[in-house]
Amino acid sequence: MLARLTVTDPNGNRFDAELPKDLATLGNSPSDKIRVTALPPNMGSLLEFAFQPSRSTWTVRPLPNTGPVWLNGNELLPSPGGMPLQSGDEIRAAGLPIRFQVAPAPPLYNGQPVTTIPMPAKGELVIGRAADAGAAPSAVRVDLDADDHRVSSEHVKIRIEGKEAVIEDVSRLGTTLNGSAFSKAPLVYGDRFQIGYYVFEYDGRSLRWLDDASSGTIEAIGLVRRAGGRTILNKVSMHIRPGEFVGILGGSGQGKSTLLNALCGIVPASEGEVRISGQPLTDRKSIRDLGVGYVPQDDIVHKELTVDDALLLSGRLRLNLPLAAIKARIDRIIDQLGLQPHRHKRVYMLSGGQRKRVSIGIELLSNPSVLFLDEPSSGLDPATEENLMSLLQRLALTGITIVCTTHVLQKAYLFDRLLFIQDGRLVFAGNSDEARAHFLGGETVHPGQVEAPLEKIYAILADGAHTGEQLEQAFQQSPYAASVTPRQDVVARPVKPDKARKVPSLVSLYILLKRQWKVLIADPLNLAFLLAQAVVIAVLIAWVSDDIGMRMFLAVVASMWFGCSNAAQQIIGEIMIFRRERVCGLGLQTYYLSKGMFLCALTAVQTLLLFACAHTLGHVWHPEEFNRTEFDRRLTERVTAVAGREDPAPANDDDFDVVGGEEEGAAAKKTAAVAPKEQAPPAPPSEGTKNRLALISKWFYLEPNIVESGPRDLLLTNGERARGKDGKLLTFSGIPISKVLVTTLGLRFGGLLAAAMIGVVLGLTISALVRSPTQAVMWVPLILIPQILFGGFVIPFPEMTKSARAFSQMVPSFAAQRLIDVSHVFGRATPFFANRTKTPVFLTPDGAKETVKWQARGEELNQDYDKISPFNRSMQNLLVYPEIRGQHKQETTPVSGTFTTIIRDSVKKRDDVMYLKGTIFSNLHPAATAALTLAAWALLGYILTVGGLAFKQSGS
Ligand SMILES: Nc1ncnc2c1ncn2[C@@H]1O[C@H](COP(=O)(O)OP(=O)(O)OP(=O)(O)O)[C@@H](O)[C@H]1O
Repeated sequence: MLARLTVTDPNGNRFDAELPKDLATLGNSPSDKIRVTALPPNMGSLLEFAFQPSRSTWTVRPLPNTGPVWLNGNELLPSPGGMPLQSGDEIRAAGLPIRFQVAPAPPLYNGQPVTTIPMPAKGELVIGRAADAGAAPSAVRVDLDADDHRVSSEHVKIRIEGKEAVIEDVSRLGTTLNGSAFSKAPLVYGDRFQIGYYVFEYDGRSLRWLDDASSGTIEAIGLVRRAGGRTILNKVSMHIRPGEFVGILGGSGQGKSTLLNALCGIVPASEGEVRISGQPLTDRKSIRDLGVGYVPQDDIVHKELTVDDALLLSGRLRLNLPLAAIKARIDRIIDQLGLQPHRHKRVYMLSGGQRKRVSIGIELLSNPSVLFLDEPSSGLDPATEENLMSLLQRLALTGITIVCTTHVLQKAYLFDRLLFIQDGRLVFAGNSDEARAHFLGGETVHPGQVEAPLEKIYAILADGAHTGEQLEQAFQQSPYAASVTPRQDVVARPVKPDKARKVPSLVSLYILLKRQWKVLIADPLNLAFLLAQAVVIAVLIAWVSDDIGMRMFLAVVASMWFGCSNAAQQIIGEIMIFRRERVCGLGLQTYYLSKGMFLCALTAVQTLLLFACAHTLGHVWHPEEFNRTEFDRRLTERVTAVAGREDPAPANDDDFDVVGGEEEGAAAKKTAAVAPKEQAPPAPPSEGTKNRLALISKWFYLEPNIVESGPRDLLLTNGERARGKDGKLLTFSGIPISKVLVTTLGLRFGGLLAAAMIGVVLGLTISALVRSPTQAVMWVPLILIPQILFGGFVIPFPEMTKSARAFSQMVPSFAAQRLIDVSHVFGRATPFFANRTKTPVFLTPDGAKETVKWQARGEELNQDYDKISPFNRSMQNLLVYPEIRGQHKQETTPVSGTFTTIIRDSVKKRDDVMYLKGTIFSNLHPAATAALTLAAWALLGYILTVGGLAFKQSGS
């Protein structure tokens, strides 16, 4: 066991000196064993160090005339026996920083020096002093320094009982576990126990010897932060010792939070360096690896969860340990924070102080070495405030360095040290007595008036008589400045990242999904509302329109709206939690994926519910005629129509006289195929097949798609059958029923679900880019209204202006609606269309009429009107050339004598309709283009969201 002093002399040179195991003095006198030659020769001896064999420690004593000596920031008063030193203690005498460190021999495991000791799979692990080794031969031993007489030969025993590790204190002088004495206790992740000079930490899998006394130190060197064209933090430097409880004080807007955020790396300084445990804090990864905990002012917990769930889910997101180990850690934290009576309550039911404890508990899960808190007591009543501050003080006693900003003056004495910030400068560092002495000249404190002097300090700072710069200079010239000077000797060996803090992405994804589910079901009313929303909108849709095409379009827009509104506040609403978890190693993609998957699933449920309700009510309120006999006949005809028919006589190719000009002819020829050679006529469909197909056709309005898509002859305008160049009869070979069903239903559900998914993507994009949840709400209509206007349904595609058409093709609802349009038209024959309209109006396949009856002059009159196809809009969007819309010849018959002309609708042909009447639509290109457009939106949304998250993750 060696003890060492590290001294930095007045010239800034650092040297190490070994302390002998007897008496030694430090100073600049020839008799001093530790001589600091850079000191003025007249200073003589400053300190006396003495070894105490019974306690295996050294003591320090200021010598007369040394002046004030500080031990860990507190003035050390002369005492005959001297003050016992702990490894890592910091002494300041005559302005010299002196660090005391004991280096015990490394623990020996199996005779080998080690820093990590594996847990025994069975049997016991005995830790004790090497010299007196006498443990049972079955036990695995860890031998500690033989010189440390505070260690018993068998000091602690550790064994696995069931699934947990248990530690038993069998020593003579006792052991502390997390700062408290114990006899037997479960050992959980993050537990620290001390045996003599040795501190061991349990990392869930093994024991780690914490041999570096710099663990938990904070050094800040020249921190500057500029924002909004101002310097809001001005060259702040400091040193904070391990296990210190430090309060950052100052008036509002003076830079307390800025300093705290810079110290913990959440919003790094523009200039300067921060070192935690001697290691530079450079990036997000180093924040995690160095064990930096941060509790922001806002709660970093989902309020809908119970305390237990919040801790368990956070634990599983932050710790890669077995579930039982995480639960044991949570039990320990709940006990430590006094949350036992509240563990089954939801967070929103807790008081402000209890909620803050939960946030602290979440940070403690990953066993931080330093913990930063921004205004932990804001909004709390004085009693709760004191409770919380005492709790933090107790936590600091377990070895965690704690730094928090605060306005609390009444309890300032609880802090080991106060840092006062004014105008972004450090204007004081010391305990509350020293603060009084510095600012108020040591004003006497009367009982019952403890807080008054510190409040006077605030008044002095606020009165503007002195600038921050002047106050800083006054502090630098005071004796207190030395205690906060950054130490050059705190350069620790690189920290080994704790494996338990690395959670695989797939596990994180699972936990995030689970958490969202728990948050969702936490309030059944919310869930019920989301489902009711879908039902109510379905009712309105089915009520307002008797047109299935229109109902589907409204369903597309509603699905998009569901997705968008479900997602729009998701990220911005929990941005603080995201930032915190991001620092703990949560991946951007994992987070995005979890949000996307969960919200897409939720919105898909809403969408399918909406579809089912709107469809059912549509059938009930607006029943469509369905003639089962006719359906059966056409179905049978569809299967047996062409196959096996004989070729009557070869004809000339010129006979392929397709009405409609070159273009339509080409289109018709495209769909034509040479009839298969001789084939046995297929059997008509069975009754069961017919029943099933009838049901599906009726329910999904697919009758024409199924019955018209069969094989058929191509006919010329004169009614004769068309022939190809080789003289063979031309037929349309038909589309298999299974393909019609898969395509129509697939595109219909695909379109709806794609709309829902793109809604989610757009909502998440909004959520990642806006600054507040209110802004997110305002963005939703701005995104959704164009989906209605440019979706190709309120105004059909051919009726849009050229520029609007170009724009609409980029609008996601237009793409989703295109999938549904294709689903409506696929396998249908181009029906009759009304001719006296600029944009063709498509009628029903069988030219059905609608009769309107009315009374006039006591007579009952009626008029038959052409019935417009419910899929008119889909056909207009897919079958009409927008550029030549309205170009058609009308058939006119002059009526002599009356000077009138009868204009008839042409039911055969218009130049602006792409396909001849009767041509079966089988073109999937518009659907493919739409799918690509939607994929492009999904990709764009992903890029923007992940970009927004990357920008927001730092909070700068
Ligand atoms: N990102 C920023 N851009 C511009 N100015 C900023 C930014 N962040 C902080 N400031 C300004 O810097 C100053 C210090 O802010 P900071 O939040 O650190 O103060 P504070 O002492 O914590 O105040 P309070 O006690 O009221 O929270 C304030 O004047 C604030 O307006």
